[in-house]
Amino acid sequence: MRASLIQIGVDEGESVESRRRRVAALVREQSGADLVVLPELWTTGAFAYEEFTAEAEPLEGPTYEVMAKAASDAGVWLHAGSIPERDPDGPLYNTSLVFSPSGELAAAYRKIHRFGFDKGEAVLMGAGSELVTVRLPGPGSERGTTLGVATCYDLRFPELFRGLVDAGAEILVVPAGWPERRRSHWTLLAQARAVENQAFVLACGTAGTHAGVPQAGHSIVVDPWGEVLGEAGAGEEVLTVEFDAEKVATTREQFPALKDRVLGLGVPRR
Ligand SMILES: O=C(O)CCC(=O)C(=O)O
Repeated sequence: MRASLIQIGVDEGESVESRRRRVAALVREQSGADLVVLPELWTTGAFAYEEFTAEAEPLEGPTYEVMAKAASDAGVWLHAGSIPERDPDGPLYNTSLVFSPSGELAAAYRKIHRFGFDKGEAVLMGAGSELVTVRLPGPGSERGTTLGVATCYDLRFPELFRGLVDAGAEILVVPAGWPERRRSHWTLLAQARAVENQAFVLACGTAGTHAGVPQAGHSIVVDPWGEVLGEAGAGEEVLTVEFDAEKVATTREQFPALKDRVLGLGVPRR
């Protein structure tokens, strides 16, 4: 499987409209890849809280339209990162969109763990409640593979990833707008999620600085053994990595730690 992670810069100097056009052109350039991944909230920037309401769009809004077309023009599976979604009957959500190579919406995932504690996303957006996986019939292995999707801060919550693995996920895709200040956590957690779930992790962040928050960049692809197959630098970059999706099955067979899980341990007695 060939995957391209597009680590774009989110800077205030560029309008959302022109960033959308620029990103669509970058997606088209990835024709020949099986899977293309974009970061979290790349239209506004994940920390540009003041822009969320102004730039929020319906699920099938301008980003959806432009990305559906870009996926079909390039003939790739596209995890188009996330948008600030305006639900007509509810709050805003941080919603990821996944398109098939024919430009159909294959999945939408509303971020479950909102970042900010008592401010920012945590108060401005609603929380999703459903785990989302996407079946990819062909690429990377004859039997196909399954993506499990999560977003940025979700990376800190291993139980979410276990849920995705239980639902069949073999490739964990994590769009993010992770800040430079906690870059060491980003790399460590991406590797930990890969090792403990014996799965590939494709984590795509942003470059640049928005709302005064320098971004970590350093998008990363980790294999089921925890090896880093590719890592971007801090700036704008397309990180392309080729891997054999069958490695999930062979790792799980040869080192069957997932089979030793003890479920329902509950809370320890004091
Ligand atoms: O967990 C972190 O350190 C960063 C999370 C974050 O920036 C986000 O979810 O938008």
